[in-house]
Amino acid sequence: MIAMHNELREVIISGGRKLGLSVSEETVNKYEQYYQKLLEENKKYNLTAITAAAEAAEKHFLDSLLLVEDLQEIYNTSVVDIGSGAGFPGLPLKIYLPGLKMTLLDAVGKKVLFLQQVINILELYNVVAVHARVEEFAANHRESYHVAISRAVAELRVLVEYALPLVQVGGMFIASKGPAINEELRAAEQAIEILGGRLEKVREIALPLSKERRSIVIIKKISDTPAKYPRRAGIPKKRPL
Ligand SMILES: C[S@@+](CC[C@H](N)C(=O)[O-])C[C@H]1O[C@@H](n2cnc3c(N)ncnc32)[C@H](O)[C@@H]1O
Repeated sequence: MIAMHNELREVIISGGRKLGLSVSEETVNKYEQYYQKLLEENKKYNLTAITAAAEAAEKHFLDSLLLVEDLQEIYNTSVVDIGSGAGFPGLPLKIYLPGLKMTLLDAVGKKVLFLQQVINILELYNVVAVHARVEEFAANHRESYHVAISRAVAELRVLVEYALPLVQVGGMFIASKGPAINEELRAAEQAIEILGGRLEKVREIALPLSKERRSIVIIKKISDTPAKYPRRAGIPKKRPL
């Protein structure tokens, strides 16, 4: 293909290097096609406010790749991205680590349609886009994933009620968060315990260009989640544990 978005490519490759990642030509071609489709569809309905090439490269693609470090060890890992929106972080991760079995989940049908279009264009395998609320999806997919991931969907104590019921004992939930999350972590302590989790670590890292800080919160699933969780749709957010 003809490279059209050189700035996107350069930021992903050079920024990736600063993060210790080597993004291949083939992978960056796929990101470019993904970005092109994102721009096209974003004209019809709102998928993202971040559209400028350098900013999208850093805040969507590289930001998603911050989780590579936590996922790359394990091949054939099944991952669910909760509230994936336009695909972040699940889809860039699936492209970078093709061995992952990825489920992208979102409550908004148009976003899921967009995800399906990108999956088709890039001819990706072992990735599905599912239109559902996570509280309802959990009924048929309890403890079915090695890993759940999520970015910018809810505060941590709500997120753990979405995520931990989907994760197998021994697996983990990884939340991509901004800086200054001590208060959020404290507020989630009880929920993590009730749902069978244990806070494993918080990895702090800066994006390579803007230097914006991120906290990657890793919660290990150490025991079964009681059957009554997640509560019905809307309740986890309205009445957090
Ligand atoms: C702010 S967007 C973030 C999208 C993406 N993760 C990102 O970081 O760019 C939040 C997304 O979560 C989805 N969402 C919120 N609550 C949800 C739920 N209970 N079940 C499934 N999706 C949900 C919304 O539809 C929306 O697409």
